[in-house]
Amino acid sequence: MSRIEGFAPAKINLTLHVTGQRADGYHLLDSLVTFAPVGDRLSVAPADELSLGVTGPEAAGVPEDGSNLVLRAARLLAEKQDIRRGARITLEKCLPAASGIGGGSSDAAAALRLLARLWGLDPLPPPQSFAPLGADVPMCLAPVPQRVGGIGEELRPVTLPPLPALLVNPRIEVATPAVFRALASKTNPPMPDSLPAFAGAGECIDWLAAQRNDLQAPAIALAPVIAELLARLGALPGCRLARMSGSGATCFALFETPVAAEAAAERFRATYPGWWIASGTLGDQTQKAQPASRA
Ligand SMILES: C[C@](O)(CO)[C@H](O)COP(=O)(O)OP(=O)(O)OC[C@H]1O[C@@H](n2ccc(N)nc2=O)[C@H](O)[C@@H]1O
Ligand SMILES: Nc1ncnc2c1ncn2[C@@H]1O[C@H](COP(=O)(O)OP(=O)(O)OP(=O)(O)O)[C@@H](O)[C@H]1O
Repeated sequence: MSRIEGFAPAKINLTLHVTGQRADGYHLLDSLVTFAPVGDRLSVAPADELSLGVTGPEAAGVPEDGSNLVLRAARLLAEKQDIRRGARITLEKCLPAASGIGGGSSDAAAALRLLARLWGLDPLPPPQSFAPLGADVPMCLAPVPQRVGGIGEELRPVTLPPLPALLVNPRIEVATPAVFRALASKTNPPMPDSLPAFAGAGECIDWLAAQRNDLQAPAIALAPVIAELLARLGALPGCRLARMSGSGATCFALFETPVAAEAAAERFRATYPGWWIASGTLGDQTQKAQPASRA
């Protein structure tokens, strides 16, 4: 086998309810998660040792050493499965780092999918066994809409309509631990027990609008530009909901049609040339994330 390529889609927390805190400090979550058709690209090729090269428009500041989640994931998998081979891994960063859209976690998950193919491991160990890499890693292993509980390890796939979206990062980094620390109430109501069967994007967005991201207020307290960004997204023609993803600072705006989302992206690109801006339809990215062999 020569080279296998794969895709690490951005993770979007459509909702993020913080419902409690464990004795070890980690927070209990009730979050509706989906994935975007924008993301990082990875490849793996056979080699005796493990190595990683990072390229791409968002590579600056991303570690290339053993602290990169891709190498940490590869080492953990090799150790669990007693693999004595290595891999030459490349990572093309297109997602901004430390931005609430799970870039590192999705990279780790994509690396695990690719190495499972390269090393002939089928199936992978259960998603929960990769929780030591980070709370977001288990949910990124299958990039499908899901309701996430526990501290990120309880995964229940859900059915959502395709959601046309604009994603914007205003180029400020907010540290996840600092945002959780700044959260005033650690015990907030969960989402309703069951999700309605949505007839389309509009109905789903109406329901989402009644839910929350509990980390949005503390993130705004640390970085007030997030409130400005949300106001500007909310004022876009056709925008039905503007909210922050994860611990920020990336925010998303939801629309009823892909045309409206793309028009909003063009308008934002012209106004904020320095910001990271992407548009696409949120949903199941399994097919796009499928590892593919190259000669
Ligand atoms: C905010 C989310 O992105 C929502 O999906 C995740 O909860 C965070 O996922 P992540 O970045 O993979 O998180 P980790 O790398 O495991 O943890 C970073 C830090 O976030 C805090 N953390 C994370 C997850 C969680 N359920 N409770 C927490 O309190 C802890 O302070 C932890 O030290
Ligand atoms: N593959 C990677 N890509 C980006 N950052 C990485 C990677 N591996 C390790 N890191 C480190 O992890 C930190 C957090 O980056 P990441 O992009 O995963 O955060 P995030 O988008 O906030 O994730 P989450 O939504 O899971 O909180 C970065 O500051 C960087 O130093």
